[in-house]
Amino acid sequence: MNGVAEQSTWLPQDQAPLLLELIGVSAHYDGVLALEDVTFQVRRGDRVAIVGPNGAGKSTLFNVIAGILKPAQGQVVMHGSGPNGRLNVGYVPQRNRIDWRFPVTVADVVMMGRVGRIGLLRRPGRRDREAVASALEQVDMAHLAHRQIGELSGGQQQRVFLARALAQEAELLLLDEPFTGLDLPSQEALLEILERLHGQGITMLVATHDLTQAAQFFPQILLLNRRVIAYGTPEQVLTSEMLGQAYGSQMHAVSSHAGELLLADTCCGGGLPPVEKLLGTRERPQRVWPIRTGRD
Ligand SMILES: Nc1ncnc2c1ncn2[C@@H]1O[C@H](COP(=O)(O)OP(=O)(O)OP(=O)(O)O)[C@@H](O)[C@H]1O
Repeated sequence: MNGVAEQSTWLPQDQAPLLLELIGVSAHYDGVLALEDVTFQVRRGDRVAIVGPNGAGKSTLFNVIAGILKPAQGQVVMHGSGPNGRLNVGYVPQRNRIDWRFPVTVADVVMMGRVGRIGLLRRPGRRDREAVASALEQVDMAHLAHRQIGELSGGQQQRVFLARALAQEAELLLLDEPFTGLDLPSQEALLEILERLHGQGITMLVATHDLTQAAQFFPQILLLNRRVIAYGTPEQVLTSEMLGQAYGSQMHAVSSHAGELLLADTCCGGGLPPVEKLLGTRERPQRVWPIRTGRD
């Protein structure tokens, strides 16, 4: 995936101001515990992949941060630039949770991002129309502004929702499995856009099932399985011990002689050779062995 900055461009974030803190957050749906005692911090400019098995609570975490679901316990502390530290959060939900038959144009969808600023009953002004046009430019979708949203490809729809978050002037982007169902070129195009936005200082949390992508393009990874299993750099988080805790003992991480990180799914269905064979191979190992952990 060329054109996307390497991890080395990431500067240590420990001096950047805090943007978001979750402190002992638990959340449930009708008695089903989805998050338990979740504590972590996000600093301004962070780019974090949220990984974990199906049902680990990734979407629930986003719902809590976006204020859609109230935590049963714990606190979500925001250090945004709005009144009382309110954080302007742009949420791009999973594509399969959106009704694409809704008869609206691309520009209409992006204008929805402005509702918080213009109010429900007022008409959009010149500044709003400019914000929509600029957001569509940033995701290379200006030429499709007047198309119906349902007529677009999956990758294009994903970009429109990203534009909506940009028009909202979001400080924090929450992207729930944005790469699911996209072909490789569309994934690469989306990664390049995310890279560009990150360069503009936008903080982002991205839920993904693709550990390879997480390790390659995200300086920080939060490994979740209802609780936080690990949070740190890919090297800190993607260890056999942590992966085993999240996914079960069939998922391993091993280091090659060159200190490169390999990941292997030794599960029967994984379609990959066992770790011992990987280590014995004479071929130059990939930096990260490609595995996928869920349905995307
Ligand atoms: N609306 C809901 N009502 C009841 N239970 C729910 C609801 N949404 C999620 N859950 C349950 O909460 C838990 C966490 O679900 P969540 O969707 O947050 O996980 P996830 O990590 O995003 O999963 P996936 O990777 O499959 O998208 C699961 O047990 C799920 O069944």
